[in-house]
Amino acid sequence: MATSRFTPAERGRQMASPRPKTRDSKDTLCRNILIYGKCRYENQGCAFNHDQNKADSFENSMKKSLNVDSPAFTPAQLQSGTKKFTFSSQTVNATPFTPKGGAQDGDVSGGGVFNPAAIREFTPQVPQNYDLHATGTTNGVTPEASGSVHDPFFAMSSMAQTLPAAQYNPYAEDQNHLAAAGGSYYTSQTGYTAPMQPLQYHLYAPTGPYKQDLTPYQRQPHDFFLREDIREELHKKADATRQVLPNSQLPTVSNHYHSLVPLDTPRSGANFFGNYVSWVYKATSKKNGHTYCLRRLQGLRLNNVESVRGIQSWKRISNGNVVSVIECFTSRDFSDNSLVFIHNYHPLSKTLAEHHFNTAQGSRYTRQFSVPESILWSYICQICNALKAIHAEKLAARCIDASKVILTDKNRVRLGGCAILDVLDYESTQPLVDMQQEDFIQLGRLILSIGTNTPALGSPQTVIPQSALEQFGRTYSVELRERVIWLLSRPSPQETAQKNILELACGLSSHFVDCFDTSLHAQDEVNSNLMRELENGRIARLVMKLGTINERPEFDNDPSWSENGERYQLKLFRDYVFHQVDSSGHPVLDLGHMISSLNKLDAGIDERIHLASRDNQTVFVVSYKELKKMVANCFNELAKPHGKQASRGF
Ligand SMILES: Nc1ncnc2c1ncn2[C@@H]1O[C@H](COP(=O)(O)OP(=O)(O)OP(=O)(O)O)[C@@H](O)[C@H]1O
Repeated sequence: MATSRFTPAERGRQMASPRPKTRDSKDTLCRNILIYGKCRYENQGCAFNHDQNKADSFENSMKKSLNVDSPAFTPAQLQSGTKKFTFSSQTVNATPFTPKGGAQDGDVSGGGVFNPAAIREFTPQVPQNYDLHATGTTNGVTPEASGSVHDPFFAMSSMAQTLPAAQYNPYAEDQNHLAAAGGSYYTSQTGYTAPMQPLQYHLYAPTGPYKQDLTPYQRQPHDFFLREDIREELHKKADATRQVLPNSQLPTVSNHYHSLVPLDTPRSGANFFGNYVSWVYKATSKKNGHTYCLRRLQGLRLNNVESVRGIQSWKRISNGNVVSVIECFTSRDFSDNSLVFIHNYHPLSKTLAEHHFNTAQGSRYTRQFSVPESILWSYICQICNALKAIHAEKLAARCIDASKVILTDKNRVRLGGCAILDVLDYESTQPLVDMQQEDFIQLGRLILSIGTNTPALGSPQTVIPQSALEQFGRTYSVELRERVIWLLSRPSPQETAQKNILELACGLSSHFVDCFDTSLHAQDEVNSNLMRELENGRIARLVMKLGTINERPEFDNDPSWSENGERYQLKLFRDYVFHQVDSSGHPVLDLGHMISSLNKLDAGIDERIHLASRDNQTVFVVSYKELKKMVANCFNELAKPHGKQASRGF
């Protein structure tokens, strides 16, 4: 209960009416006069002053210091003219307030009048040659070339030097962050374009070559971090997912998808979807913030709105080799009639056509490499897996084409563009069995076209010449050739037996085992990478704990808390780990020393180290075990006053 906080005496005081003292009441302007202009109790015993012209009445009331007995709140404008405010001598001597942003110009404080025009407008520094796909270095410029110094391990100072003045802070919880992450949608809402920040992919890259022939106990910085290529690839994928086009001409929002970024280039004439031009964009959903792939078929008016229902069965398919179908809708947001399909987005994926039939094809300088047989078997197995799920749902894929199968990871393929032809051909009377049989033929064509490096063979309009099969047979095993011929064969009208997906799967059993083994190896690798990062997480927490203790300006009203007792030894330990110098006074930036010291601290081993003060006057010999205890004691001391909440996460 709220009243229980007061003592009986206090409660009595609370309950008593806060009457003004009689001595002052005759000088105090009645608040009814102030509020209503008159007081109906004026002649009925009201003790306050009712004469507004009584010149000193206000001054008298204002001169009294404000306290709970103050009779009434007086708005500031009523005081003007009657009371001149004065500042204390201290306030007069105070330095005038200078807004930080304008301080460089000097005219803001100097002029006395704040002039917003005098402050230079903030211009985001967007690097012109920002190339999302640049490898190894940012914008294709090495740190040395850009004039920045490359830190051997962390490269943080080089980053600071190359960054534009207004840094993008991914952790800022303001609109700028949204603008950066949400792109044009938020840009249009806030009118502010967040500066795009190219990632420094070489950041944290350990220097020097990696020695493979080390004995198990000898470890290098490489052993403690995610492998360079994996880290870089993941960064690029994250970067691609967050990429925005601030000044694009695309609609701000289509349905509930915003921040559209095109993923392909326009193609005139017929394509996989007949005469409809298809556009692929990356877009972000307003509903859940996830990124999706938005495929728009331009200038398509649906005759039957029911046809959109054709995707319902597709939504049920969850398979590792099928790009999941999310939804389909018609849209006029692109200033025409468009049909839009939403699929899951797989950053930086390539179509098999882009991957295998490169643009330099046909050039006399390009040597044609045949695709390894194991990769072709892997494609067949993966697409077989996709077809098994699709056929089981009584559907047909109808999109096994080099331009619609996307490569989302190393040798990992997924059928993109599913469900589209089902919506377009909603009223088609072609039996499902025929369409499923067509899937086998499309798969055979795809493998043949990749194996012979002939894109045209993938198209159903092209008749497959015998020479193509012969060429294929010369490069690959008989088994693969036979399998492709089986896939391409059409049962004659007399034959009742149709090809069946389970029959294909059984025929591929030994190759499925290979795929399974490869996938287990990949999983092992992912796990071991995860384990490395797990160890790094422990070190990061330890560094954070030390950071909360070292150089703390004050704790528990003690300004020298961090300099005394155990904290002093921890400060010297910090110097021992991070601030070592060589005989000529140059910093020793030995990542191995830092990691091993922190790991020893984490483990609390018995090894003793020698900690010397900066002036070499004090020396401690302590074990990591003792240091670990000190860290725990000091950190617990810090966490104590605020309860468990304060140390959450450590
Ligand atoms: N689900 C997806 N996630 C991420 N990127 C995708 C996805 N689907 C397609 N892409 C990418 O979009 C780009 C264009 O795809 P699209 O299917 O239009 O290929 P295309 O060769 O342009 O075919 P078309 O002849 O039909 O235009 C390709 O680079 C592809 O990798």
